[in-house]
Amino acid sequence: MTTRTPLMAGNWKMNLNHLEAIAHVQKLAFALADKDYEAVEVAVLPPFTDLRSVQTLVDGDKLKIKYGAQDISAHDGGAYTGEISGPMLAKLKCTYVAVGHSERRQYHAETDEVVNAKVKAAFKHGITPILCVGEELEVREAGNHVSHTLAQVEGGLKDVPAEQAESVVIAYEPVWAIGTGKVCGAEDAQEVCAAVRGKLAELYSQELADKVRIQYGGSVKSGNVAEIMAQADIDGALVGGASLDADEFVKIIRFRDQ
Ligand SMILES: O=C[C@H](O)COP(=O)(O)O
Repeated sequence: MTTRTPLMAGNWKMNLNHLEAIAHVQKLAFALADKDYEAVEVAVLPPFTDLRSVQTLVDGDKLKIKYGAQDISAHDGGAYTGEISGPMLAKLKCTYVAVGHSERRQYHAETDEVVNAKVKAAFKHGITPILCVGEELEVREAGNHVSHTLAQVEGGLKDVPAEQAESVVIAYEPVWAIGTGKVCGAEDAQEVCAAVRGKLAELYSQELADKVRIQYGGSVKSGNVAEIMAQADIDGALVGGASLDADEFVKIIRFRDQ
């Protein structure tokens, strides 16, 4: 049986400047013990402007916290004002990058084609994409949440070879549960995450599907994380608002104590 190490990732979104980032990561590092890192992989996804500071802190203090970016350009370089490339993120030793977050899809019109190009850019530069998928409220109300989410998985992984896909992280984030305080019921989240694993088995193989970590994201807090993590196909959480409070994020990382 495959054992998947849970991944607890804090997506800071557009919060915390580079000085606040240093203080925040120091607080996390001080609170976390070796046994936490043995049980769970911990990552933070700060804004681009914080990454160099976080890298310096993690390297200098030999911290076990991983870090990554919230977006990546599909292009390696050139006249793309405002974008940040895979080579730049690789140089900063980013382990992860979120791709296709619903806020990128919604506010920056990212299509599955764009998301797919970004997934490929991440793999090309040795960065693990956290491919974000999930339905809007009207899609769930119409009962199409599973097919909608699976189409995003398929679109995001189009032509991605198995050698790369086996290390992808998928984050299932129902859009209506993000930042709203409305957490998706654990069994409802499990329904979609199980279907995502089934889709990976169909696209690749059951063996590959069993290796891939599938996170849930959307109003995760210390009070609801244990129930979510108890689900068979949920292997971590992509945490937004609650990851900005170091004490709360540590409690989420220690979900087994809740
Ligand atoms: O990337 C994180 C998700 O968008 C969830 O955000 P939230 O925990 O603030 O609901």
